[in-house]
Amino acid sequence: MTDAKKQAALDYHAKPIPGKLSVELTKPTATARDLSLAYSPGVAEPVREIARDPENAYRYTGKGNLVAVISDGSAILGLGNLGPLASKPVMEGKGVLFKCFAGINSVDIEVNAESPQAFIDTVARIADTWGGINLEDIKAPECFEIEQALIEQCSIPVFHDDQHGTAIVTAAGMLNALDIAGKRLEDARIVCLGAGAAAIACMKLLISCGACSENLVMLDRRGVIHAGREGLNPYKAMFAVETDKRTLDDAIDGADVFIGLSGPNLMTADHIRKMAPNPIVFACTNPDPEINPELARETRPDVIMATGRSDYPNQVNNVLGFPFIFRGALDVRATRINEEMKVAAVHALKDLAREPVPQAVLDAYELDHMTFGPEYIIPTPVDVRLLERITSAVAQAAVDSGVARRPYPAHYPLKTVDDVYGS
Ligand SMILES: O=C([O-])CC(=O)C(=O)O
Ligand SMILES: [Mg+2]
Repeated sequence: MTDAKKQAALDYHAKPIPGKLSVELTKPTATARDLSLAYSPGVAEPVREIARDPENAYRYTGKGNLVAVISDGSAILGLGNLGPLASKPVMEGKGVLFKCFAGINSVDIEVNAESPQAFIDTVARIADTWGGINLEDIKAPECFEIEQALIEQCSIPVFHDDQHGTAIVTAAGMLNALDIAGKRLEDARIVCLGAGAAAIACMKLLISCGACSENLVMLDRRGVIHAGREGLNPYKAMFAVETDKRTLDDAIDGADVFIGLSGPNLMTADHIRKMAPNPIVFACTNPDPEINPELARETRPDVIMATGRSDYPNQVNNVLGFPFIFRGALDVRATRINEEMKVAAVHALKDLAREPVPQAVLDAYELDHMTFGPEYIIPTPVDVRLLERITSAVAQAAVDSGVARRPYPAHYPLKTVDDVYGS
């Protein structure tokens, strides 16, 4: 980013008031009568109702439309372990996206935990107050244990966005990119740079969508994860392959697909030059991708390129997933977000990219046209149809797979965020 853009980002956060989120009132508070209902003595009535039946919290409090965005700041974007407080702008940012794209209220919680168990205990103790929990920017491998324990201990959806949100959006974009490149996922030679939360979840989901694990090479900071390597954690060991490749330079030779979920500028022009015809490069580290998109395109005019950013075409970023996935899950009071719901989201997202783009999206991007092809493999976050398509698909999948505690919502499909409470 230029210095001017960096300053603009700081000003955006600082002015006119600090931060990006605020709390609003939903009931009148002008009169003594209003206050006697909102607070003592009236507030005792919903207290009694909830004590009698905890389900009444959905009726008398904001629980059903409230998601906690929780981080320990141990893997903030691609910036690293910068601590809980430094993660707050990102967590507020997730709250902005929850609200503007899916009408969901959220509170960010930054936890200073000395161990995964301390983090788990902290979150488990406050879990009942939310409709769902979005775990964010927690480093691997601790994030796997943390998410699993919380899913088991909580009766509300717990979803580690960097794993599953990113994987869902990556899979949708990849299926479309491969189609445009005239390739099949089953045959594609895939190189994944990065072996953290997002990388591992993305590779798992691509395999369940049809990718061959023998065609997949994953690299961490030490190079290729191969069968002979000592000291691999169990999550990385799942991806260890028999190969004599050791470096990115070896692995990228002839690859069809590069997925970067690692760090800035780790892919060079020489790397991309060595890829197969019509290469697919998803350089998804935020904020600075593995390779600058201009350099990629200059080096390989046949590239299909995606990043995690809003300022280049093809934004493969979990923003296309988490607001809508939680919306669908909340609206049927799903107890969890299961594989069926994730796969439904992949297909809804993938299919939507093939439809004509509404004028409002073109206006937002100041473009005359956007059509399914190398420069448009995935819908943009401002596309209001995401709300309708993904929420409907996720809610239906929750109902069909038996994790919904409510029927498919009568007020669906959602056309705008104003519709989220139904009538
Ligand atoms: O915040 C974003 O842009 C996407 C994300 O979750 C991350 O990079 O950790
Ligand atoms: Mg994240």
